[in-house]
Amino acid sequence: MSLTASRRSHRPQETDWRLFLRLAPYARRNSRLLIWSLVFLVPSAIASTLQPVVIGKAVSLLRQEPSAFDFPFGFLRDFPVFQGLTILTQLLLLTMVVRLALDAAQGYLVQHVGQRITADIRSDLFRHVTSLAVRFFDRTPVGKLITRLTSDVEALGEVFSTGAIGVFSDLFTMLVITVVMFLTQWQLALMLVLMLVPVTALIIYFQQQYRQANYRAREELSDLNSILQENITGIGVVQLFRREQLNSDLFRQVNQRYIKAVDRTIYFDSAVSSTLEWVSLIAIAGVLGVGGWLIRGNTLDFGTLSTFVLFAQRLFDPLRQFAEKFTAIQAGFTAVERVSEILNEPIEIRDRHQGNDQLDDRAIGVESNPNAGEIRFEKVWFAYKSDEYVLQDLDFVIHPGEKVALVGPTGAGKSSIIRLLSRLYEPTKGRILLDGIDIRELPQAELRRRMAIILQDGFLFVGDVKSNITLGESYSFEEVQIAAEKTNVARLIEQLPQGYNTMLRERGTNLSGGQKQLLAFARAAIRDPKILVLDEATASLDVVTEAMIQDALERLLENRTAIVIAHRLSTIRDVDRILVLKRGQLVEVGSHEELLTQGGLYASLYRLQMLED
Ligand SMILES: Nc1ncnc2c1ncn2[C@@H]1O[C@H](COP(=O)(O)OP(=O)(O)OP(=O)(O)O)[C@@H](O)[C@H]1O
Repeated sequence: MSLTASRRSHRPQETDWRLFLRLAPYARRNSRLLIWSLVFLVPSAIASTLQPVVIGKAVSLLRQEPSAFDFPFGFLRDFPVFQGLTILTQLLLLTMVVRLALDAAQGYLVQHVGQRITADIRSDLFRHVTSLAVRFFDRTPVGKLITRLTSDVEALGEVFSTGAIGVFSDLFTMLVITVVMFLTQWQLALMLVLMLVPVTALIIYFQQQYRQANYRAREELSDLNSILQENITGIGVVQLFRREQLNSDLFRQVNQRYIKAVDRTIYFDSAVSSTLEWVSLIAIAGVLGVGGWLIRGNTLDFGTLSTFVLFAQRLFDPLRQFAEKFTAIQAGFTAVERVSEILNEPIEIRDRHQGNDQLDDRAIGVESNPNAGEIRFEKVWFAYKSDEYVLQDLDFVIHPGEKVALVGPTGAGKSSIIRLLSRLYEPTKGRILLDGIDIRELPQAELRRRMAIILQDGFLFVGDVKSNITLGESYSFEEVQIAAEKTNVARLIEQLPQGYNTMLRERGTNLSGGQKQLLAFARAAIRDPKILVLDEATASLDVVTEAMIQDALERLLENRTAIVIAHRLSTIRDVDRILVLKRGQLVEVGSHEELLTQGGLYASLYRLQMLED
């Protein structure tokens, strides 16, 4: 199910069991630690069950009841009462020490594993999200994704950090207690176990309600984060158009919806806690009532009754604790569900021949093909939304070394051609060939190596100038300098406070638009691609800067195939060929002069611009 489709009406689809299985591969990676924590469970549960038994025996011993010497306490017969009591006290102390030590060790191990699992899931999610096709991001607001990557994963982490995962040890303890109860006195045991049934049913009901409420609350939180993210990213426009008040009102509305949804989760959470609180008291009352009746009929002694009062408390104790952990567990399930939705999102664009090295030295080798750099569109159709074709039946060849400009009115499909060529999207019909190879057959790394794209808005990462040029690849400092010099950016970089080591801020706000663009040129130059694509790349440069890099650009384009998109037609007069697009169709092809004499769309666009100048 797509993220956007899973709106408010959503009811959790996957069963808890399937969600649980989702975690299995992660648990397997930490199996050794998990097994240890399970091993600790056994002695801890046994010690926990022994405590009521030992206390009951002490009461029986004091009252000299025969059950004081039941199996395995027959040895007490050999001791005077007070010595027997001392032995029982020491035994009780031992069970306490065992529980304390093991519970602590187990709690540590489980939380440790939990944090590792959460970290693994967070990394997998990040890797998966960054591999998803651009199409996915078109339909998913960034705020929603951030919510899933941060607070949803965090909610999953809390299942472990609040000790909620300890519910397993609680269940195990309940099981051991039940077995020992039946071995001791079956009527009281049966009564307590029967009480568990309606309580469990009630808990399951509340749990389902809580899950839905929680899912809804998470959705609202996503919306809240989307608005937040949009407003922070667009803060300039928000303030310039005085949208502060309007946007605050919108935010308040979503905020209200969010707290309403959270209210519902609190309601169900409290319902579970209070139900369990009084049920445990009723259980004790039940044991006293039935037990008293059995004592009167001489089928029960005081020692066993004391044991059962403690059992009643201990049996419901795990359930009570479960109520406390309930919120974290349910929020954890919701988190796994929401995280799974993203992990289940298929990676549309992936390498076909992963791991098949042979293909590609033969088929790809740029070096072995001196004429590399040919681009061929074969009957390419493309739609962002089904059946709304923004590119129609494009069929053209760009020869190696040729410089071609794409021209056309706004929305004609120029950028879409570039997005297809760089495989950010795939054609709906037809194919695109690079040196005779379908680009879907090329590993993406190879495609990127062959082709560099400079967009209008040069995006910068947090880091220094150098790393913004290398982008994590192992170029030497000399290579960085040469690339900067080739593109006439070196002087500008040297003027920065720490030259190549100057730290750039997020989204490059300490550089001007033009300066960012110049760095993008250096970034392309260092990669030495056979094909260079410029999408309105010089639009944000002033005339002086543009002139400065114009000759650098000419040198950069030498011996390379180039595709240039420019609205200012004066900048593309010298290209070899111009492809003119109109509503996704190729309507004219030719050199500047040829197209002018043809007197078609290009000629009229050009004349209009000349008039403006
Ligand atoms: N992500 C998208 N989702 C849906 N439709 C899109 C998307 N991007 C572009 N379009 C549509 O595709 C068509 C072509 O857009 P494209 O960006 O390729 O045009 P362009 O020629 O580059 O325009 P411009 O000169 O204004 O940059 C437009 O009608 C646009 O509305």
